[in-house]
Amino acid sequence: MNRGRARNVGRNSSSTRGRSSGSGSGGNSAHRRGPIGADGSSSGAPFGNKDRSSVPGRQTSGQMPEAVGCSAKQLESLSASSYEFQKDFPSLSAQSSPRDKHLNARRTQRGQTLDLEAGGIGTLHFDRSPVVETACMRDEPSMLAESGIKDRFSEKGSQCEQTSHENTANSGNSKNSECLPVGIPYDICQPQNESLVTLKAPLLTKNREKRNELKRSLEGKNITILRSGMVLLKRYISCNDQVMIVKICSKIGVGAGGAIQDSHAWLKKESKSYNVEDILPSMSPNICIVNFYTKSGRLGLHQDKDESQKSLLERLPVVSFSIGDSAEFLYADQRDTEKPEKIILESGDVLIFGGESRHIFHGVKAILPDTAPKTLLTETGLRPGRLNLTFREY
Ligand SMILES: O=C(O)CCC(=O)C(=O)O
Ligand SMILES: [Fe+2]
Repeated sequence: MNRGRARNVGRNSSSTRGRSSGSGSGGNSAHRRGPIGADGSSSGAPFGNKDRSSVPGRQTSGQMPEAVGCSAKQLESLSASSYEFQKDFPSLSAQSSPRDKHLNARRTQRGQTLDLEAGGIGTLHFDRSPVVETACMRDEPSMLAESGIKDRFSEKGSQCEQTSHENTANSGNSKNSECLPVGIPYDICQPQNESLVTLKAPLLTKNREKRNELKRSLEGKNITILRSGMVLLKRYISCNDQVMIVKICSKIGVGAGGAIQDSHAWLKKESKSYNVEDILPSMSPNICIVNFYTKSGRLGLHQDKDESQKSLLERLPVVSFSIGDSAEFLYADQRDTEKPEKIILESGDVLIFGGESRHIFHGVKAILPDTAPKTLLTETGLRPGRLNLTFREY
């Protein structure tokens, strides 16, 4: 995947997601990054492990998600003498300074990428990994409809047994990978009754895992500096967090397929066209990019061009979910348009752009403060800001 083209938009231009950027109204000026935390909001930690925030001495005033702030801190202590930490791995939670251009951090593993950017946006990508592929079973087209995601969410235990690489590779379903027919709602998890029966890990085992995780994080073990500015934190995401992430992705994956299908039904009715696939092609998403915008978060006008040539040529849609504060979303056919169209994306909205609209320039001009549903905030403690998830097929 070529992510090497830099963008020149409100998000730090050293981002490598390769969007083709523009500067329409809401472009450069609207998206130029202000000082971090200028709006007084505290550190964004959309996926942060709450426990980690209590690590003594860590800074929370920037807008970096918690995990990175923590690793930076650990590194700092690790590297006191031989490693010039501040130079090679600039502090991720620093305030606006000439070093701003360095304030991007990007955490990448196979199948998972976390863009952490200083302008109030963090990005988490979930690529379809072998785990996902094994859950994709040709013979189970209706797995989502039947599986009752909500129940599964609450019923499944959160045990996490360490699985060796070999075990994963031999998990049996791999030959069924990538076989989900287009248009079938997509889920990264198997329906509950298809899952292997596993016993819940006893409390003792769980506690031991937790202790070990804590110990590892405190000792800074399993942290390797691969090269200047490139750090590997082995098994850094706790088991519980992994469980949560998978469950959330699973739940949302259902929505992605479903939203397109619902749109098709609507298109059929409204446009009296039976070729709805021509207007809005179906897709089976294998990437989810998660952005979190704090109150000052912006995203300049850009096109989404990081997907494969095939995906772009077929104009497979991007499906975007909004959660939290509302956003002013701009779109236009041309990069330099004076007056892009503006819509407000509210919490719970799904925006799809495919077909003739696949290559529109789009961006987020502003986050509208205090517009998130109160229940969402009280139930989740979501920080002020907006969570955005875009599903795509690479
Ligand atoms: O936040 C949004 O609504 C848009 C996000 C977006 O355009 C992107 O991630 O490429
Ligand atoms: Fe985009």
